[in-house]
Amino acid sequence: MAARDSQFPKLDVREATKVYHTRSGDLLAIDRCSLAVEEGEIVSIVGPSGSGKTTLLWSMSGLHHLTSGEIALDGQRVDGPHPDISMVFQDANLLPWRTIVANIRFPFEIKGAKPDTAWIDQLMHRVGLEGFGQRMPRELSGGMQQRVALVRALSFKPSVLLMDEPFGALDAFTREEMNHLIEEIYLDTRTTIVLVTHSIDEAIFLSDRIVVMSARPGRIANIHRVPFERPRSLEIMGTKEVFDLTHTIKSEIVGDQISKARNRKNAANLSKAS
Ligand SMILES: Nc1ncnc2c1ncn2[C@@H]1O[C@H](COP(=O)(O)OP(=O)(O)OP(=O)(O)O)[C@@H](O)[C@H]1O
Repeated sequence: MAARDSQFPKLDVREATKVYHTRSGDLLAIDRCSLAVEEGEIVSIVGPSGSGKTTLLWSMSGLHHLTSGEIALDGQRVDGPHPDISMVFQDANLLPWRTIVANIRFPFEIKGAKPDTAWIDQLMHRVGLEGFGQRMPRELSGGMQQRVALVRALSFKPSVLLMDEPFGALDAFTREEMNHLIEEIYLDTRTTIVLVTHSIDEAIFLSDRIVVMSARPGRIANIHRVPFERPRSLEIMGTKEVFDLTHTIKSEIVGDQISKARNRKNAANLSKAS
């Protein structure tokens, strides 16, 4: 990890706007979103379906070019995939014909870089995959495959880890296990993490702050701070604070969806009437 100038946020999203040019016209997916993620923070992004969460996250990774606005890492503009930013997706995306270890090494082969095998072994141990390196992906459960994806993402020692609905396809128990694992890895490495999730519980359990997006066009509607110390135990999920926060976030998401749907219906009725 490169030395950094702490006068800048770790990841700075400034007025990020993205228009997709589609056959049926231009679609404003995110509109002037600004967010400063500090070093060592875990930030979750929640919001209605189609509110631009993935678009915002992919823009942070440099995989999507913004229409206007910019993303900066340690004060430096991000214009494309960056070695200090790694991503984990909902699908582990493992090559089925390669062993687990060969999958983890694959991005290094593409880049012509030398993997730090001791670090990879340490990560494999950390996520409970010690001894599984020579297995094929089909021999691993969905949760184990996501652990491999996590090792692959962390093998580069990124300073920012972006996760797009990483545990969305897993059952509730495995998901909880993965949330604990993410927290443990975070406490070991203090990697800055930005996570898109549909689960408010997951967002509360993991995050320092939760960003709520409005229905399309996606704007940052609110940002909530989660006040619990780490490591967090599942017991916090039964507290009144969590109940109230969950209720507030749900109301923000659902209320916004309903009011935008109502506006669309009224606009359609008006245009029919005229
Ligand atoms: N490559 C693309 N081309 C055209 N439109 C796109 C593209 N990717 C996303 N969109 C549109 O942009 C809007 C935001 O999509 P995005 O996937 O970022 O939202 P999201 O909040 O992550 O949605 P979900 O929660 O359903 O995954 C949606 O209306 C979507 O259809």
